[in-house]
Formats: sequence, C-alpha cells, structure tokens
Amino acid sequence: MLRAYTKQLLSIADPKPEPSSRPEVWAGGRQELCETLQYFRAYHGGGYTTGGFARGFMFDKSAHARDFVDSTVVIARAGGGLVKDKDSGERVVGSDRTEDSKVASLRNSMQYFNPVVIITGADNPNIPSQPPHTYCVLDYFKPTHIWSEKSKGKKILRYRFEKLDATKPSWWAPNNNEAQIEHGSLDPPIVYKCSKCNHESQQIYLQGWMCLQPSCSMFWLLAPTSTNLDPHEPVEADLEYDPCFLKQRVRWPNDKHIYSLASNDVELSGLSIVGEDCSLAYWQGMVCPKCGRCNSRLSWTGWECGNELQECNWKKEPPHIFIPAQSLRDPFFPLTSSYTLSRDTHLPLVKLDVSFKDNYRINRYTIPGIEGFVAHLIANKTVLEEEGGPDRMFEELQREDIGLKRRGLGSGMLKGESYTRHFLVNYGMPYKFIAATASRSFDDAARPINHTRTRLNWAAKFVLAEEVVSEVEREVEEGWKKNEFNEVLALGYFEQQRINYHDDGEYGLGPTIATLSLGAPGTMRLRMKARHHNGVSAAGVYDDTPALPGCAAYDARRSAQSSLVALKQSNPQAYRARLKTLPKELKLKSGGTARDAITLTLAHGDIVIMHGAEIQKYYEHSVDHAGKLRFALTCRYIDPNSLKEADRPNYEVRPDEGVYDGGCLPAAG
Ligand SMILES: O=C(O)CCC(=O)C(=O)O
Repeated sequence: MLRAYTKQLLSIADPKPEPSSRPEVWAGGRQELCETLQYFRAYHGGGYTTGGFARGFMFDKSAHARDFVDSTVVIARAGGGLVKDKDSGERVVGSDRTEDSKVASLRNSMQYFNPVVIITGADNPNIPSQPPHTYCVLDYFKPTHIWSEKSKGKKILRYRFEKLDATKPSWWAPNNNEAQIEHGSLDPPIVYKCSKCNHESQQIYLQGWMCLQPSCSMFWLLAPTSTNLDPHEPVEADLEYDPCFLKQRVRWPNDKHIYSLASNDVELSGLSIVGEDCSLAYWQGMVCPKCGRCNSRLSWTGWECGNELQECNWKKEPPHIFIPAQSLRDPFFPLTSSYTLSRDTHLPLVKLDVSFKDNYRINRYTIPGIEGFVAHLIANKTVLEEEGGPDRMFEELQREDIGLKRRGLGSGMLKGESYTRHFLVNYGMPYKFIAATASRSFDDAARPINHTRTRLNWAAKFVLAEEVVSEVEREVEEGWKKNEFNEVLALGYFEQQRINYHDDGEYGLGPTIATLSLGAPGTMRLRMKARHHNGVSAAGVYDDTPALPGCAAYDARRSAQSSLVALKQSNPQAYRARLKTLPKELKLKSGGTARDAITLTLAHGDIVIMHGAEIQKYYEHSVDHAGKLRFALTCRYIDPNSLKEADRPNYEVRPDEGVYDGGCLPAAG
C-alpha cells in the first residue's frame, strides 16, 4: 500500500491539473520578485542566504530526478555544481558536492528554528499543479533534514522541508486531489545506527536503510539480500521514498506562528524624518494587497499594481518629506564664496589642468591617446545660492512631478521585465532607448529642466572657449549655436540607486555632453572599457583598435599593430585568423576590468562636461551616491536627422531661448 502511495506521489499528471486555490504572493518576473520579497533576493540561482541564514529557495526548471513536492513536503537537491554533459547537453552533477557555506546557512536556520520560504517557478516539473504565474510563493517551511546521497556516481546533498503549519490549506495541492496520507499520521520513520561509523540516520527509501555519512565506507550501500550477498548500491531508477520518512511531522516550537509572506509593507513613521521616503525600503517592491502581485516601484511618485488581468487599480503614493537644500551642506567640507576645494583623484597617467573662473574651480582631465577632455566644474556657495540656481532647482524638483519613471529594459537574462535601477525622464529630442512617445516637450517642462538646458549651454561654451584664445571665443559661440543642446535627460536617484558603467557614444550624438548634479554628492568613475584594456573581447578575439596608454600589454600590442594593419590590407582571411591567435601569443586575458582612471566627487551644483567622441568610444563611466536623494540633469545634442521617422517627436524642439551668464555673479574671493 505504501509503495503504491509513493508511486502515486511521484507521478505528475501532464498537463498538470489546476491548483486548488491562488497563491497569496506571486511575481511575473525575477527582478520584481527579488526587489519585493526580503526572503528571496537572489537574481541568479535557487537559494538565498544572508547573514549566515538561509531565507528562501526557488525551485524551477532544473530539478533532480528524485526531487519531490506535495502539499506539505518538499525534497530538493542542494543547488550548484552542475555542468553541461558533453554528449547529452543536459546539466549534470560535475563533481562530488561537499558541505559549503550555503549548507551551513541552512543548518543554522534549522538550529535556530528559522523557517525558510519556498517559491516555485512555472516550469518546476515536480509541482503537482500548474502554477498560475511565472513565480509563485508556496509558504514558510521548516528545513528538517540535510543528507548526502549519490547520483550517477557523484555525491550530492539533499534537503527535506516540511510546511511550517501543515494544517493550513496549500494552494498548490491539485484541485482533483485524491485522498492523501495525512501529514504525521504514519509510524515514525525507521532509524538505524551504522555498524561502521556509529552514525544514526532515518530510512529514506523503501528499498532499505543506507548509511548517509559520505565519509563512511558503508555510505549509500544497501544491506546484503538473498539475491545480492554483498552490501550494494541501489538502482537509482528504482528508488521510492518511504512514506514514513516523507510524511513524518518534525515539531518546532513556532509551528503555528504566522510570518508574513507579503513583506515590505513600509509606512512612514510620521516623524518627518528627512529622506525617509527616499530610503532603500521605499523603492523596494510591494505586494498588491488585492491580488498578491509583486510590484517594483517604477514611478517616482509611488507603487502601482501592474496586474492587467485583474485591473486592481491599487496604488500607494507616500508623501514626500521635503529635503531643504541647506541640509545638503557638509560641515566637514564648508562651502564659501571662495573657490571650493577638490575631492577628485586620478591615475598618474591622466593629465590634470586646474583653473579658476566665474566661481568655479575647473579640473580638466586629458587622457593620453584620447582626443577630448573631461572637465569638472566645482561650484562654490555663490553659485549654489544664486537666484533660481542649484539650491532652488533641487527644491523645485522635489515639489513638482517631472515624470520620472524606471525604464523597462526588456527581458534579458532574467525571466520577465527588467528595469533600470534609477528613475528617468527625457525632454526635447528623444534619446537612445526613450521612445518619442515617452519624451516630453520643453514647452511645458518644469523650470529646472529648461533652466538646466540654458545653464549647461553656457557652461559648455565657457569650458570650450577656455581652451582657445580670446579672439576665437566668438567662433566657439557661433559654432555652438548650431549644435547647442536640444535634449535634457533627468535622472532621479533614491538611496543606493546608481547608474552602472556605460558610455554615451550613440550614433547621432554631438561630441559634448554636460551634466548638472543636484542633491547628495555622487561619485563618478571613468575607466577604459574592458575590451580595449585587455586587448581581447570576452569571446577571446583580439581587439584591433590601437592600444591606448595604460592598457594591458601596451608595448607588445603596439608592436603587433603595424603588421596587423598590413595583413588586414593584404590578406583579410589570414588577418581574421590572426585575431584569434594573437591573444594567446601576447598572453592577453579576457577577464577583469581596468582601474578607474578618474574619480570625481560630484557635489550639489557641480557640472561635468565630457567632450570628444573618443572618450565615449574607449572609456565608460558610472555614478553612485551615498545619500538619500540625487538628481542628474544631462544635456546632449541629438542630430534630428539621425532619428528614424517613427522616433521623431510630435512636438517642435525649439532653440534654447533662455539667457544665462555665469560670469555675471559676484567674483569669487
Ligand atoms: O548621474 C550622473 O551624474 C550621470 C548620468 C549619466 O551618466 C548619464 O546620463 O549618462
């Protein structure tokens, strides 16, 4: 009878039946899941541990043949260690699995009676009903057993989990559920002590008891039988769980305690704590109280349920606690009307020129081998406090909704939609991935947007003219008019939001890009792109662009360059073959990244100007910040002729009519 029962449990109907009810919490994609649930923040892999404790497990497509799920018990193989089998292409266990920190974390959770949450993916072959969403949360489970076994000759680790409150109905039980053996109703499992190693363990399979100590000589061996007179390994395909092992009840003191599955229900303290609503917890996702969907915070103004099927119309918009510009002042870096001290650093290879003009300290960096420059204009107190200037702009941006949203990146490596980490909105000429329909006209933009454009047009001319002698300053002025900034991309960052390394070198962009920083100080890092630094692409092909000072194997790559150029002309086929052999010859490694060449501290009111296409081609930059709220307003010139018809805006992008002259402020000193 028991044998028939385990057979029934292990045979999963195809197609699977409907579940008996709906999951309390679910997600349509991995990012939304991980941003919302504190107990599962692993973007890759199936286990989430933090602080030495296992918190959550996700079981999806890749399952072991003996994995098992019913309404109260889950048995799974410990993750990791899989490799692609050369013949079958299947993912198989590569080498013996031993206990590691992840297993130790699960042992900790067992010892401290910390339940873990189990989540199923829609493709989990063992779940007995068809999950209705990409990811569905099962419930809190007690990890009860950790043991070793063998699978196709390799040692693996396996876990048994039991539902914390087995009396609560399980939504994933199939709606056609036949009578099940009640949890905890069978005899206790059989326990034996190994005659070799003295370790006691339960019998897991009906085929017989086996020692499960991987170091014991009797490990994974069945006792002799009348047909097989020696201890012998079981036939894996025949193994069936012993229901007394499966359906046993392991008691915990907190068995019936209620832990919430819908985490992160943040509420403001009501104490007007500056920055509270911009803190990390406030841009994590939220579970819709109506349908259980995990929703990332996609809008600057708050959360909204994205469940289109159910039209929940659920929204939560916390009030913003205003951050006065005065609170941005750093008492350890006092600002005055004198020129501000610098906190930038750079590698010795980079050339620095410092000048002081119109209340700005100007740190201008040039990189050998790269045409162009990066200029950091560091503002003083006079600039920050000027009428309508950075202080006022920062405050206005908090009072007006300028339409900041996190942008969808399409599905890449992760299941479901992925989103930028920061909020953004585009004004003027549509930029890059921002569709014309999502871009906004300058005509009805908030004052800080139009003022940024005017201010940065002034700053760019000011810095470009600084390079040339005064007679030709007028030429800069006239030349600039033709290609003045026609776009403002506003980025908004809450606590711990950032923009990763990227370049701004898309087709159709002018060579000058300027950014005004407002709010918490940011850190901008510039480094050579890995491909140019390493001299080899991730796929192992030689990078045939000229080697730049500071790159790996600079001299060797320079020597190789002239013969490579000649070969490209004379024999393109041999040239392509050479691109594959050169990396090995020059001992180039494709892994690793270049060191940051320039690191800028972008304080409130500072401006960065990057000039020259080569900076974008060979270098990349990232920006993060350590505060609660920061804005970056970046201006570019986008050639309207570079846009496809469908990408052109349905409004006119008028010339910048603003007048701003930073030279009119009282002189520094
Ligand atoms: O946050 C910043 O200061 C930089 C923004 C940036 O890199 C960009 O808009 O491309």
